[in-house]
Amino acid sequence: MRYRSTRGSLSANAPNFADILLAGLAPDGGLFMPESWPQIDAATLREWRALPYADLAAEVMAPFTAGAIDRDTLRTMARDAYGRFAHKAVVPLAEVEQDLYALELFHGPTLAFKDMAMQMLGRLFDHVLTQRDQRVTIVGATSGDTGSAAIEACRGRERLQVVILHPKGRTSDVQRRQMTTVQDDNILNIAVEGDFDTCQDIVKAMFADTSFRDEVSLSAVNSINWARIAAQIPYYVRSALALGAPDREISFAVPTGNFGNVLAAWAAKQMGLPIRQLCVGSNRNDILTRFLLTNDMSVRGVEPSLSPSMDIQVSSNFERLLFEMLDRDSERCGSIMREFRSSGRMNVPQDAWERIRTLFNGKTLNDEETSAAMRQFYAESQYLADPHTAIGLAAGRAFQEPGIPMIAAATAHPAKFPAAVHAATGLDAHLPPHLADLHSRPERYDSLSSELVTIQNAVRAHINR
Ligand SMILES: Cc1ncc(COP(=O)(O)O)c(C=O)c1O
Ligand SMILES: N[C@@H](CCOP(=O)(O)O)C(=O)O
Repeated sequence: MRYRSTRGSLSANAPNFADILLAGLAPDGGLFMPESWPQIDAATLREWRALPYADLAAEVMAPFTAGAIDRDTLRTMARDAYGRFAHKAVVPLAEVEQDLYALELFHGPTLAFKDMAMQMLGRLFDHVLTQRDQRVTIVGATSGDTGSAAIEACRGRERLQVVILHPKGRTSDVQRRQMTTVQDDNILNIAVEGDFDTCQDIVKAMFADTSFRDEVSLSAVNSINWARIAAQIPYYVRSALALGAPDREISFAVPTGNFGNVLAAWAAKQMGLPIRQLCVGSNRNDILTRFLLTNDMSVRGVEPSLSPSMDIQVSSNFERLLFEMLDRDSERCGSIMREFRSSGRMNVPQDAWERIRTLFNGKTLNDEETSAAMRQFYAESQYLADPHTAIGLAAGRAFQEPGIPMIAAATAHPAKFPAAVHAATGLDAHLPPHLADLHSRPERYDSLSSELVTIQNAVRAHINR
C-alpha cells in the first residue's frame, strides 16, 4: 500500500506505511491517506467473527501495512498489545437500552480509547526504527487522553523521545497525573498556556519548520498520523460483527473532538462494513455538529466543558473526509484548508456538504445535558458513563431507528472524571489497582508559554540532555 497527501498527488516514489508512520504529517502540510481503500467481502467478514480481537486487528490492518510490515508481525504485536487489556474480550459491548450498546474502548492501561491504537503504535515505532536503525522525537498534543496513552505506550523505548503538550489547567487531575507522574527519562511533559488547539497548532508549526523537523527527526502520535486511524478501525469491525454484520446494518455514534475516531468508523464503511448511520456527539465546542446542521465551519474560542478531551475546535481529521468528498481533488482540498487556516472559516462546497450530510448526523450536548444524560443512563440502565461516553450514547439515542443496533463508542472510564461523575450521579468512580496511588505519586512537568521557539528549545534541551 502506498500513501499520498490530502494536499498532493500520488508520486512515483510514494511512501509506504513505515514511511508515513515515521513522517507523521505529509511534507506539504496535508495528511496522509491510503492510495485506495482495501475491500473486505462479506464471506471474509463472516470468517472473522471467530477471531480473537488481536488477530482480527492484524487482519484489518494488514492491507494498510502491506509492503512494509507483514501480517504475522502485526499479529504478534497485536497479541502482545491487547494481551495487557483488563477485559478478556478487549472491547466488550454492553447493552444499555434495547438496541443501544456501549462499545467499551477503555480497558487498556490508561483507561481511554487511545490505548487501542497507541499500544500498537508503540510497538510499530519500535519495529520500524529497529529495522532502520533510527531514532525519532515524538511531539504530541493532548486534551487529556492521547498524552497518557502515548506516554504509556512509549515509555522506556530507547529509540523514542516523547514530548507531550497539554493545555495548562484544562485536563482532569487524573488525566494530568497519568502523564506527569511517569518518571522515565525519555518522557517530557509540558503544560502550555492555552487550549488544545494551541497545543495542536504548535505541533503542526514544528512540522512546517522543516529545519527543526529534520534536526530532531520529528514524528507524531496524534491522529494526524494515519497509523492511529488504521489501528482504530478494527473495533468497529469487531463490534459490528458481534451484532450480526455483514448480514445486517449497524449504526455508530461517536463522541467527537479531533474527528479521528469517527473517521476510523467511516473508513470501515469504505472497506465494506455495512454501516448505516454515523452520528457524532459534541460538547459545547460544537463546530462539527454546527457544520453538519448548517454548513458553518467557523472557529470560535475553545471553551472548557465537562468533557475536556473534546474541548477542541479545529478537528484535524476533517481534512481527510473533505479530501474524499472532493473526489480526492488535492489542489482544491489544500486551498480550502489553507483558507480555513488563515480565516478561521471553511468554505465547503455545497455538493460536498450534502454528501457529508448523507453520511453523518450530529448532536450537541451542553454541560447540563451531559450531566442529565449521565444521571439518566445510570438511573434507568445502571450504566455508569463518563461525560464523553454519555455524549456518545445520547447522540446515538437521538438517531436510533427501529431494528438497527446503535453502537456508541464508550471512550473513557468514568474514574478519569470523578468530579463530573459524582456531580451527576452521586457515585464515586474508583481507579483500578494499578492506578490506585496515582494521587500520591510525585509529578514532573514544565510550564511554558505557547511561543513556538520556547517549546522548540524545550524539545531540543530534552533530546540533547
Ligand atoms: C475520552 C474521549 N472521547 C472522545 C474523544 C474524541 O475523539 P476524536 O478526537 O477522535 O474525535 C477524545 C479525544 O480525542 C477522548 O479522549
Ligand atoms: N482528545 C484527544 C485530543 C487529541 O486527539 P488525537 O486523537 O488526535 O490524538 C486527547 O485526549 O488528547
